Amino acid sequence: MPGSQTEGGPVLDVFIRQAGYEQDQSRISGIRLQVKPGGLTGLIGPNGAGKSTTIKAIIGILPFADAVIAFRGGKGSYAYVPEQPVYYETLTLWEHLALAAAVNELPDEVWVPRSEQLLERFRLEEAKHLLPGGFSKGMLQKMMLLIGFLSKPDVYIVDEPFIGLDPRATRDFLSLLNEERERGAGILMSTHVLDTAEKICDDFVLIDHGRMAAEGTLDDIRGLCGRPEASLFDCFDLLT
Ligand SMILES: Nc1ncnc2c1ncn2[C@@H]1O[C@H](COP(=O)(O)OP(=O)(O)OP(=O)(O)O)[C@@H](O)[C@H]1O
Repeated sequence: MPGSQTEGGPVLDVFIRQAGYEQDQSRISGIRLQVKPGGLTGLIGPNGAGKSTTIKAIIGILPFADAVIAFRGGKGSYAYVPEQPVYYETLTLWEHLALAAAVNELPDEVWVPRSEQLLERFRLEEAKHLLPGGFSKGMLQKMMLLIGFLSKPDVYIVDEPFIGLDPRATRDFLSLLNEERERGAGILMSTHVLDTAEKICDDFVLIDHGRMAAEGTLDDIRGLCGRPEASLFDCFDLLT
């Protein structure tokens, strides 16, 4: 069962017995994972394996989930960055930030300078007062990340952040993520970009057909494959 919620324990502790989109139609089962403070756990697996479903079970938006989800201290301060951008056609980028600030009860003196900084960091200043309907895929992805970073949560839950980001945006995103990890935030990130995941993640949960096929550090997973020199991609290939 998920363990303690004490200081020094995981920021996120998950056990999903079963979950899915319809009652009694389980899509994922037996998923256990923990995210440590300052840690980055990679959720990997083939298309349709159940990564997004796992994330939806964690944040509580699945119609059916038999699961125990514990955030440190029970507070549950997390930011979810979805794979598909979600936005309001009639609100500008700045109005989206204002709305996210209001939802998170951030005072003006906190969210306004932080938003300005994030816009500069993600090179979106010129889009500040534009409607997102005309944004490119990468700009929408950046907007989702910006909203996530605004609230400085204990846990980031990020579903495939790299698709659509150009190399510079990827670098900016990773450096911001590192700053947040230094602050003690933990990150659960689903991705198919395995060469990047191999470089940045502390540990991995490999999902296949709705179940955990492997977990642990890259060395743990290499051990499981019996291939001490293998890349994450090679292990992925062998185990799925
Ligand atoms: N809204 C939905 N309603 C019903 N079934 C769904 C829904 N979304 C996903 N599924 C099913 O749940 C299973 C797991 O899908 P999921 O989206 O979690 O996979 P994934 O690992 O995130 O895949 P990908 O890498 O392609 O994003 C699949 O069989 C999929 O068809």
